[in-house]
Amino acid sequence: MTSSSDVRDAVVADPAGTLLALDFDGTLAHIVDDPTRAFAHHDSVEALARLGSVLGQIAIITGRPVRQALALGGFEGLSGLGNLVIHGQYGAERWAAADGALTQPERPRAIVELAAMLPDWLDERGAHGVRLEDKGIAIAIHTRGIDPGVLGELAEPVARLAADLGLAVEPGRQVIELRAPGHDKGDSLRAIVADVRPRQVIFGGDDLGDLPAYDAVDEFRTHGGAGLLICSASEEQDALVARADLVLDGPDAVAEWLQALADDIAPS
Ligand SMILES: O=P(O)(O)OC[C@H]1O[C@H](O[C@H]2O[C@H](CO)[C@@H](O)[C@H](O)[C@H]2O)[C@H](O)[C@@H](O)[C@@H]1O
Repeated sequence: MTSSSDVRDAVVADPAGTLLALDFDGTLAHIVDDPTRAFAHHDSVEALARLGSVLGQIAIITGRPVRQALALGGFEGLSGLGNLVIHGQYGAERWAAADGALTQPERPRAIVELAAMLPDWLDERGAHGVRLEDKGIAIAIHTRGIDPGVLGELAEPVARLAADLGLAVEPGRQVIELRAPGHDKGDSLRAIVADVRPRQVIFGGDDLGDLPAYDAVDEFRTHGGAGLLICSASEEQDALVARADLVLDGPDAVAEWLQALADDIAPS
């Protein structure tokens, strides 16, 4: 069994053979009430810009649409991040800094139907105060800031509604999302690994949607690669803690860890 410090040493010795993949909300950005104000931690962005010029590949794998991740992270055109790829909406959208090209699926019919009926549907169930985030190919129902019981009460009816519409349910921190099925963060990570063939993979996340990427790193290790699983810990979600090699205390600690790695590999 390789320890997290062994993998970190391997990364420092062989940065070009390393894929660093990170989740956005709760890992690079603090969780805040308003999703449009969840900006990436300045120190993380600065560290990524330094690491980008030496690591083989940097990836952000997020539930956010690519354009939001770009805007909230301030990544576009940032010097040092010419090798960044972003897989948005759990892998349904893909963008690469190398050519700036964004691939996006069309809005599914089921999401069009859902958008039309969801406000009344929620009202009929007494789910007052929830906020809807329409991401084009998915809709997130946010319950942050209202009675914490509402999320649990919505879980079963939302699952039935999703099944009726042929959609997948993506649960998260004070949010339930309905989206097209057939892809997850694990598929994204596997695709990037197949593309860049790294010898070391680091993945960091904070929420349930990151677990498929944890599975992908476990598979990578089974095939002889060196993997490092980071959990950006919170009181809200502890599902990743037992599986992580390294538990950091939220986005501030993630930023410190990235800064230390950048200092070791790419001093400014
Ligand atoms: O995969 P991620 O990068 O972690 O994105 C998952 C969802 O994150 C966002 O919601 C979460 O962050 C919000 C801002 O801090 C917070 O208000 C909300 O309670 C969290 O669930 C985002 O709004 C979703 O679209 C993402 O799918």
